[in-house]
Amino acid sequence: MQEESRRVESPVSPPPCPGTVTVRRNPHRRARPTPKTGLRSSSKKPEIPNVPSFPIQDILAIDLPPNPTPAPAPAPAPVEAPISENLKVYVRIRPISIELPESVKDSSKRDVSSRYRVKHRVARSSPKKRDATAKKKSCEICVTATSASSVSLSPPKDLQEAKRIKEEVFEGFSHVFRTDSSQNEVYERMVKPLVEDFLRGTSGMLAALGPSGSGKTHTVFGSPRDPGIVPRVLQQIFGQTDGNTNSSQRSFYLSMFQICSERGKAEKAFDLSNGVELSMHQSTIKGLQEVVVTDVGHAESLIEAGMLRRATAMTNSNSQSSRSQCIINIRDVGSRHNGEVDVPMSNANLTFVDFAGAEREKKTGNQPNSNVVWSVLQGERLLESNFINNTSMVFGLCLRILTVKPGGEDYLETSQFLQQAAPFMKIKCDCLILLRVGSSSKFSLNLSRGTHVSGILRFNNVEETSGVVRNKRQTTAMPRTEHAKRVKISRTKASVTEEEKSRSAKDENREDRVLLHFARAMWNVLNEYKRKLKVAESEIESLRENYANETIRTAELEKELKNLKEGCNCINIYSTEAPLAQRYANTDLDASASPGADEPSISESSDEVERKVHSCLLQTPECNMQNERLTTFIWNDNMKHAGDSDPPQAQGHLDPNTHTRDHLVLMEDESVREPAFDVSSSSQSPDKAFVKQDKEQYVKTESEQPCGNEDSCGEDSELDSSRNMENLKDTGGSSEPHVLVRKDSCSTVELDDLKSNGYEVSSEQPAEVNKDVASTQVSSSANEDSGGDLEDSKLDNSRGVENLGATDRLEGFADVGSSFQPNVLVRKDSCSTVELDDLKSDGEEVSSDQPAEVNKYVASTQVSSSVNQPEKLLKSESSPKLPNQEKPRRRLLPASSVLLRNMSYWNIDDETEKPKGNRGGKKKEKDAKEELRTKGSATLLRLLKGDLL
Ligand SMILES: Nc1ncnc2c1ncn2[C@@H]1O[C@H](COP(=O)(O)OP(=O)(O)OP(=O)(O)O)[C@@H](O)[C@H]1O
Repeated sequence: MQEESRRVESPVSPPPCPGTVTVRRNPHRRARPTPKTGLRSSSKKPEIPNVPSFPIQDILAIDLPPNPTPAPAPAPAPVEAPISENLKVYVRIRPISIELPESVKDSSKRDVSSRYRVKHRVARSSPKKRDATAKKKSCEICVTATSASSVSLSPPKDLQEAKRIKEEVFEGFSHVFRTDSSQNEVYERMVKPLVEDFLRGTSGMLAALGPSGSGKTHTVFGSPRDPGIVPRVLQQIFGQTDGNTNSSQRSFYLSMFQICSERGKAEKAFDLSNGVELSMHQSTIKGLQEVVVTDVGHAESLIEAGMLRRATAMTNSNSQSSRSQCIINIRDVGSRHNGEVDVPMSNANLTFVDFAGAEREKKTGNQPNSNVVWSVLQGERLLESNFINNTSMVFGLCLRILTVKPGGEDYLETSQFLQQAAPFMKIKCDCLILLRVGSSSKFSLNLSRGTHVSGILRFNNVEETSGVVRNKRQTTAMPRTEHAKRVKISRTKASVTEEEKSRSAKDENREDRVLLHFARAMWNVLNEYKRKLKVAESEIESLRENYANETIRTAELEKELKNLKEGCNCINIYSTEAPLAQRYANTDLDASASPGADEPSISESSDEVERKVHSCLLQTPECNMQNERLTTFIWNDNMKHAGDSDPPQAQGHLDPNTHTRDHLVLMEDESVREPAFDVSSSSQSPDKAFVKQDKEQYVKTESEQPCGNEDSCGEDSELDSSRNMENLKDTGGSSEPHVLVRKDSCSTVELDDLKSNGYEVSSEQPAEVNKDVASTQVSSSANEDSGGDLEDSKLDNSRGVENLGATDRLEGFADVGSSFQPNVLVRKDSCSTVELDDLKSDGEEVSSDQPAEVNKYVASTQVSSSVNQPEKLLKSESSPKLPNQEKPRRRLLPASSVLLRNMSYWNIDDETEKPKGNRGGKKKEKDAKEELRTKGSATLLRLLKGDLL
């Protein structure tokens, strides 16, 4: 002590060279040298020189003389601070014997004595140790200040001799306060610069570390008679404010809390201002109350109240040993009134931390012993000691990592220890965290780069946490007897566990990422399939709709086809699939019995009949062939009716009676619809020669000419004709109705047309009239040129009623007897109603008195014309009910002229019908005839289609 005091008293003189320099095998880590620059100059951020390390090797290399002459040792090189300027470390050496200051000796004599009495009383609880401790304390001093920035640590002499432990010097401190340093000196040198920076807006923190009973609480808080740092800080803050009351007014928020261990089980935080327990989550504390202080008295009263709530306990080292970490924070959030403008403050924080001192079991006497009560108390202290030591260790690691070079060996080692001690602590490469305090008002002490920590410790790059929260479970789960040992083991296990946890966490993260990617891929695939499924469903739906539409359409088509088939009953009903003659006979019989019941061509309305006719006309050559067959029958009928004794070739196979009867029956039925021509219905048979000739020609034509418009049908026509003839031969007259009906369908049109044109149909007309009507048409085809103009015959036959312009008929008519002369004239000149009218108008009266043959041909001609003409024209031009009506006289024109006139009137061109045959020397003549006939045929066909459609 004397040596140290002497050194302190003469700081100017160079320190003497140490007599003995002991270099330990495992030397302690040296303290970092204190930087030169002070806090006030920190704002300028001066350049940091590259300070060389202490030349201890050089010193050791010096050969000392055997009898060293005391010579002035060279002044040690100024130790520059190689580390951050914001961190400063001060050392204050507590005197062994408390020498009360003279100013407070008298006034506080009783308190001090009582205070020490408590300590001695505690010490007396262990008499043996008490005596040994008192003896040691009284005689040995271990720590001495070698300079203003260095100290020497000298173990006791007995230890030096026994364990060969040498004295060790630690240097590099910011300042070393000797034992006789006062509170004021400590404040002025260590704290005042920090407070000044705080008032200028720089945050700072001061933390007191050291073993139990070393004077930390005394330095930080002091006593009422000898105040420590905090009271002086408050006085400085508010005193300075009070001094500038005229120009400024400031307010601060004061808060203080403690973190302690509850019987070693867990760490808890309590608000010292109100005693409320705070919530802690790792490094965050919530619920801390901040009290606005505006004067030093209020602040001091709050501090005193908080100190009364702080956890303390008596140990062998200290009668009022702190058992918790106490943190006091002053925050500047007020505004400075500068004239008329309020200047916002910097929200700086000034924090003071009074740690609980590290303890040793032997020294503190916290080991339980036989005394039950004492053991319980000592056990609790022991648990508290563990908590305190751990806290101190973590904090020390935080300080150390701040002073080492990032990335270096020390840094890695320290960070590893720190992570083991405080797993939740986040350590960065270039900074570290020390403490952060949170509150309900979002108060947090976040000391980062630029934060000035003045006092005992000064930190740089402070971000987090106190290491006070650590190893909760381990501490609580340990048996008291093996607490320390198992804590160490558990720490190791905990470290291993943490590594494993880290690895497992990484693996889990990787697995999570893999699963996430897989899930995303699956999601995309499913979405794609879902989209395709929707498309497929839509297609299926559309196909279903199409199918339904097609089904409906098919049904409609079938229905239409059925209707068409029904419309063609006139043809198909009597097709060759059944015994035609029999069917026809039955039909005729039924029709005669009940007209209109089974024979549609007779009983149906004119529209229906027209429709059927249209169907017939739309038929292909097959229908035409039927018409040809029709002609065959009519020819037979005419033959029969004419009383020709010369039967046709198939006469021998026919039953003329039956055939005639059937046909007559049918024709009688048709005669019901036949217009009531005012003609005589004499049964005068038509010209036999004509019919006979026609028969012969027809037979020839029927067997030779092709079918209709298509050549391909020629063979069919021939086959059908021959077949029909065979049928005629085989079945006799029974097969003839088949042909007859088909003709009837066409002749029905004629009759319907006549009927629709106002003709009265009389059922009383003889059958000969009807027969002759049909036979006239037959003759039109049969009177064709016998030269074998099959095309003409074909066309005439296929179109049924196309007899217009057939000049060749004249030849046929010429062969007829004189009784047919008028007929010849009529047919030749008129062949239409117009001609008939012309005849009438010319005075050739067409009366019923006329021979039946004449009427028949006239009627036939009119029917043909009426079919070819529009309805209006027919009605206007043909008025059979008024045969005597006077009409303007007209010049009788040839039929060809009339036809051409009609053709020009309808303005219809023949585009398809061309004669195919070109035989004999009558080529030119035939061409002309065929052309006319073709035009007429095509026109008739078109008109029929157009009218029926
Ligand atoms: N420099 C000093 N001058 C006079 N008395 C001192 C000095 N340092 C410490 N003391 C006295 O030593 C005793 C123990 O001091 P203190 O309680 O401050 O120790 P501590 O480090 O806080 O211990 P703990 O960590 O257990 O709380 C106190 O009674 C205090 O008055």
